[in-house]
Amino acid sequence: MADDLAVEVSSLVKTYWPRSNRAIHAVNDLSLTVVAGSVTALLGPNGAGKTTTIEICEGFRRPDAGHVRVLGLDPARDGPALRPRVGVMLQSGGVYPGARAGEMLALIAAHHRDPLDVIALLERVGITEVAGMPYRRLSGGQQQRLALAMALVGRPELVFLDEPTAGMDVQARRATWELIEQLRIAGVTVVLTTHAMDEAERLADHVVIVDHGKVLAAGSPAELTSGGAKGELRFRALAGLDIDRLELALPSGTVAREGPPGRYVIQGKVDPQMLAAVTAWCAGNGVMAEDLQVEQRSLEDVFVELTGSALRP
Ligand SMILES: Nc1ncnc2c1ncn2[C@@H]1O[C@H](COP(=O)(O)OP(=O)(O)OP(=O)(O)O)[C@@H](O)[C@H]1O
Repeated sequence: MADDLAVEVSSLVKTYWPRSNRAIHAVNDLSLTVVAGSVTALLGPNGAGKTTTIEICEGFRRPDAGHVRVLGLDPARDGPALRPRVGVMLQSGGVYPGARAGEMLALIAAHHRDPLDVIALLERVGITEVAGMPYRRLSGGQQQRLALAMALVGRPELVFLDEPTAGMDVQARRATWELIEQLRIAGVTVVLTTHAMDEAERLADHVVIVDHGKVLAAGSPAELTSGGAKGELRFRALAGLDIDRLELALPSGTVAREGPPGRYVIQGKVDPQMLAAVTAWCAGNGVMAEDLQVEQRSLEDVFVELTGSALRP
C-alpha cells in the first residue's frame, strides 16, 4: 500500500443472502483509494453499496472477496490496532437508548489515551444543553451531532462519516461542514457518504460515484463536472456577429447561437480548446467579448447522467 493512501479497497465483493429472498450483490467488484489527509465523498443512490463498503473498511463486516487496507492494516484482522486511530459515525445505533448524551461521550472518551475535552466537544457540536438527556429523547439532528462527537473524541487520524448531516437543520449542517473543513486542515482523513450533492461539491477533494456495488466514476468535483458534452459558454458582444463563421472556427459538435441581440451562447464540450477557439475568433475579428461565463454541469447533472433518474427500491 502506498504511503500516501489512508484506505485502499480493491475488487471488493459482498453478497447478502436474506433467508426468503435471492442474493443481494451489495458490493460487486468495487475498487477505490483514499489519499491520506483528503476528504473523500461516496455518492450513490439508495442501496448502491456505500454503507456496506464503509462497514467493511470499519471492520464491522467481512468481505466475501477482495482486498482492504486501512491505515496500512487489515480491518478484519487488526481491529484492536485500528480502533484507537479511526473514528466512526454510524448512520444509526451504536448508542444505548437510555444513556445520557454527555455520559455516552465521556464513556467513549475514557476508552482513548488522549481524548478531546468532552465539555468543549459537546459545545463544539452544539448539544451542551441536551447533554443530560437520554439519547432516545434527543431529536434526530441532535443524535447525529452526538454521533459525530463520538467519532471525533479520540482524535482519530481517519474518520468514516455515514451521512453525517442527514436530518440536521441548516445551522447544524453548516457547523458540521466547518468541522469537517477543520479536520482536513488538521490533516485528518475523512471518508463520508452523502446524498447531498452540494455537500460533496463543497467538502470533497475526491468524489466516488457508486451504483450497484461498483464505482461508476471518481475524481475531484471539477474533474467530474468538466469535459461533458453539455457545457455552455456565454458572452455579450455587439449584436449581429457572423455566428456561422464563428461556429466553423470551433471544435466540431459545438453549436453557437445568438439569443437576445448581443447575447451569445456556445454549447458543447467546454474545455480549454473550446475557450481558446472562441477567444481567438473574437480577437481575430475585433470582437470584445464581455461577461464571458462558463456554465459547467453540476455534480447532480453528472450523478443523474451516470445513475439514471429511476427511483430505487
Ligand atoms: N444486513 C443486510 N442484509 C441483507 N441485505 C442488506 C443488508 N445490508 C444491506 N443490504 C442490502 O445491500 C444493498 C446495499 O445496501 P447499503 O446499505 O450498502 O447501500 P447504501 O448505498 O449505503 O444505501 P443508502 O444510501 O440507502 O444508505 C441494498 O440492497 C440493501 O438492501
